[in-house]
Amino acid sequence: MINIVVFASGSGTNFQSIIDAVEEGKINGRIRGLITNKTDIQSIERARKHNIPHVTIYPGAFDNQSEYVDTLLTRLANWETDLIVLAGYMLKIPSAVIENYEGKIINIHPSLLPKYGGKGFYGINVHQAVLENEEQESGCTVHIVTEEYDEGPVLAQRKVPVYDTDDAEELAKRVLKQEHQLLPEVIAKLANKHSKT
Ligand SMILES: Nc1nc2c(c(=O)[nH]1)N[C@@H](CN(C=O)c1ccc(C(=O)N[C@@H](CCC(=O)O)C(=O)O)cc1)CN2
Ligand SMILES: NCC(=O)N[C@@H]1O[C@H](COP(=O)([O-])[O-])[C@@H](O)[C@H]1O
Repeated sequence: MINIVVFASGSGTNFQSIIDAVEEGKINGRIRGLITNKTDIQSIERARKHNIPHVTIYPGAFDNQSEYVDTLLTRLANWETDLIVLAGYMLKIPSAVIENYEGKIINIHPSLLPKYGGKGFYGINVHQAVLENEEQESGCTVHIVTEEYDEGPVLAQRKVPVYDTDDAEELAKRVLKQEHQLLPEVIAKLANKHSKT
């Protein structure tokens, strides 16, 4: 059974979709823990309600980057992590973590990468850029996490139409609905592959 650790920075609706899929038996895995970079976010409440351990780890709490990275790696090892899922996580995953979990970190991004990815493209900013460019379609992407933001191999995507009448919030809502389907589907496939190894 695959051990999953989720990273989140905000409301955690994608985190909730993973929780639901695990509890419904759609993902052959267990969520060993939640790591956040903030303390006052709904993701933490979601973890508490579902008896999922949580820890807040953020760079500013440490004297240097090395202590921060070591703390992340120790926590991930203690949870016997097989798969890391970035679910609305807004900080860059350090290189050392990527090296230790190469190919085992995935991220959900609210655009059709490679379009509208990279530094500055997070949350509502992504949808605003899509509308500013008068795109006819958008969507979401699950990809492998690599050194730079949003450059890793794409695992899966889902498309949504963009309407002339859309504002950023309406588009975000339409994309988010697809994220909640796509992310658990990808994790379920990775979990099944893991169970065969
Ligand atoms: N090493 C990696 N770390 C992360 C990746 C990645 O692909 N490689 N993906 C991001 C998630 N993400 C898009 O999907 C993303 C998140 C945040 C940013 C960004 O520009 N952040 C700002 C800071 C925002 C804040 O502090 O709230 C910044 O770096 O200036 C871009 C893309 C997660 N980590
Ligand atoms: N570049 C990263 C990024 O923009 N991620 C996006 O943040 C939102 C988090 O929502 P949630 O906290 O409700 O899951 C989601 O739309 C996710 O795709």
